[in-house]
Amino acid sequence: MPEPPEAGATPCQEPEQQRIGVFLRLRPVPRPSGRVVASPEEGWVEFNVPRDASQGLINNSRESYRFPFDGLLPAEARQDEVFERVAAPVLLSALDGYNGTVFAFGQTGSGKTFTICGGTERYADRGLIPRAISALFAEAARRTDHTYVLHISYMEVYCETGFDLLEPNREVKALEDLPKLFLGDTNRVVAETPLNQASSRSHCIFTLHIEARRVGESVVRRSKLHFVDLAGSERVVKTGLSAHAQLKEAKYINLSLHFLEQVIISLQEGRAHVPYRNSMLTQVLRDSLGGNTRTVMVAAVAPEAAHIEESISTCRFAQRVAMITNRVEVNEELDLELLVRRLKQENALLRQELQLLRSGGTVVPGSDSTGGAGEASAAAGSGPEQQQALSEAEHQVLRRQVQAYVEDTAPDASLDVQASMLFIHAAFGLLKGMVRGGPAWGHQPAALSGSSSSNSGPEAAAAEVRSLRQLVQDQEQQIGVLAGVLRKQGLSPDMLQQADNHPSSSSSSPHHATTSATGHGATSALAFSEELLEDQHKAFEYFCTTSPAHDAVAEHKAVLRGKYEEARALGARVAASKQRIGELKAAVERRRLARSMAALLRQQAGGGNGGGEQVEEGELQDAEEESAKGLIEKARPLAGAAACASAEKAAHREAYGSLRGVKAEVDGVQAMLEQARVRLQRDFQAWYATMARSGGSGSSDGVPKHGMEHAAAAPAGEQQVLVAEAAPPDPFAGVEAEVLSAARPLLTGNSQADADIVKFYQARHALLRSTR
Ligand SMILES: Nc1ncnc2c1ncn2[C@@H]1O[C@H](COP(=O)(O)OP(=O)(O)OP(=O)(O)O)[C@@H](O)[C@H]1O
Repeated sequence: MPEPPEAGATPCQEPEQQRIGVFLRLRPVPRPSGRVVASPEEGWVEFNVPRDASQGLINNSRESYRFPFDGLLPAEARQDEVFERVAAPVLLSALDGYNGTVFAFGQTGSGKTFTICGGTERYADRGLIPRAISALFAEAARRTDHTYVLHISYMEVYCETGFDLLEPNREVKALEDLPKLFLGDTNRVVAETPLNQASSRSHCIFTLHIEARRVGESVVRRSKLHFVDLAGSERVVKTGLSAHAQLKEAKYINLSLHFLEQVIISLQEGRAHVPYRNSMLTQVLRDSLGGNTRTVMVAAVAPEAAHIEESISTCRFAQRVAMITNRVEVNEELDLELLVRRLKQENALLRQELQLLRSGGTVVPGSDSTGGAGEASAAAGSGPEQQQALSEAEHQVLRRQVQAYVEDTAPDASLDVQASMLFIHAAFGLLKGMVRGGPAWGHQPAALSGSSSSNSGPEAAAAEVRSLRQLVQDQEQQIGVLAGVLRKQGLSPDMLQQADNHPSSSSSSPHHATTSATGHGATSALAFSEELLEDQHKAFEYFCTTSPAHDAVAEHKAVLRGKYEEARALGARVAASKQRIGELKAAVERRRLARSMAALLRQQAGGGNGGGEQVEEGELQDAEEESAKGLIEKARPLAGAAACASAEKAAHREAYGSLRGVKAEVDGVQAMLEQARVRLQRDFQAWYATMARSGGSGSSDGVPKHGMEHAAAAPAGEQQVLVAEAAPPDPFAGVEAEVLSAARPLLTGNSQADADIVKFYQARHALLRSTR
């Protein structure tokens, strides 16, 4: 598979032919079928299907199907590995201006959503989208010579209608909130829409729109990066749904996936017409399939015997997709607005220079002048060509301009005084006064007399006070960021430490037990006995030693502690680099002034005093000569200091970017921690109620049967309600496990719908039995 260009490298300008990359991801399943064999090293998967004897003696059906892939992600592949292999190269190219698409295809329950968005139970389960956002922040902070503008959209296509999943009244207003959205809240966002029941029967497209500019250039690179979670590919044929709405929905899913397949077949066969316009999905993905986009597909497969047929069909689809070639090129254009602004600035400067040259250094650029240079002239109310000295008002305005220039820490700050030697000399005089400082520097040019005494000691002291105040403000800001992180969680790292053994902070819960259980696999210090049920705290303590939800709580807390430490270290780095930048800037400014002064003194010594008078070499007084030399020495390390300052700025920006990223991650983990706590509470209450009702015989050994293990996809609340309330008979009793999906089917709470679901699985069971 062709590699994307190295991060940050100048992208090639020529369009490049690039095949769509296809990866296979196997979902971990309780009973993987021995008929599915995979080689992650060689990148293939093989399905062995014995001939069906019922088809008679002459039976040419194949027994073995092997499919090669660009990469095979086995069941044990971690989410970070999947991100590195599948999405990271596409993301880096997108930052360089190439469009990118990552889409997941496969049957329901095969792990598409887990791959694209991630799981909500563990921090490590974050999917490609939250990881892409974090990586994008980190990479943008690293590329200090670029500025990036990012827009996002999140669309759901359901029954050929698009829904905006990020409508303005959602909580997600800052970019930092995005990782949180996909860590803990993704399902909530989907669940809160009117399409609750439809979340897995719709296509979801999350898009990052990236705009990149290199500092100082007028070229802008715009790219789009899509993450697509397609609807389950098998629903229509297999489900046999009957309700009108469900049929309609099934028809649309079927149709849009059918049209997607048509597009892929047309591209694969090189047909002249590719039917992109047939469905909303293919229109949105037009560029990703056969257009200007680096595209990667993840074929998701659940390697269970019951799903072999679907898995083969998913792999066949992937083989077709792998034959499509896209023509990718960097999306680069001139930013005309920026260019015009820059040219106008240059033009104005050139005009000023021209007028200055033409006038022999005494003409004021009146209407041609664009900047603040006219301010001093306006203050005087007359052109300085008639003047021999600056008026008091002109001088005051000039002082303000010089002051602003000195205080402006931007490296490209400029001092736009009147293009008149009178003003230029007066400005130099002011600068000289500021550098030398103190009452000893009282000799001002005649034009400035009587107005420069305040340049001395008190002014320097005031500047010092200002810079210190700025430093304090910056530090306070950093402290504020960290304090904000802690306050938002209502916790401090110390509190976290203390709370380690308390899975909930709610006072109504029996969480005050001080168990030190670390996992449900750990040997419990407490054996189960009926007496345990008499004390809720002890019962909770016991429950924790067996509960995966408690493991999740402990894991989130450990992650949080690590993140707090990281944030604390980053905060210290940010504050230190900010302080160093302040010091370097002050040094650069002092040296810049010293250099200006040295130039002025040299100019005077060399004969050009601006007034046209010639000064003989020897006329420069010893003191001034010495002072010029001293100033030159002072100014010599200017380039070094400026380089240090910009390196320090880059380090500061990177540390600050990372701090913001960590803060966003802390928010996300906190949300997951809350979810896990709530789940633990509900699990416990359900178990406790059951045990109390049965007098401790609710389970032969008292070991809680954690429902989550069977129905990981269900919202926590729903599962608990099922367990806690009437402990109803298993509606799927008698239906073979293999007939049920890998994730046990969920009931909706709607009796009619639930009855239909149960009937469907019973019918499937009967059908499979009859065909065996
Ligand atoms: N690699 C994996 N590791 C652990 N759990 C997984 C993995 N892949 C999927 N799961 C779990 O399997 C269940 C189904 O996965 P998921 O919802 O991602 O399937 P899907 O293909 O998106 O289904 P649908 O088409 O219905 O949306 C979820 O509970 C998910 O957490």
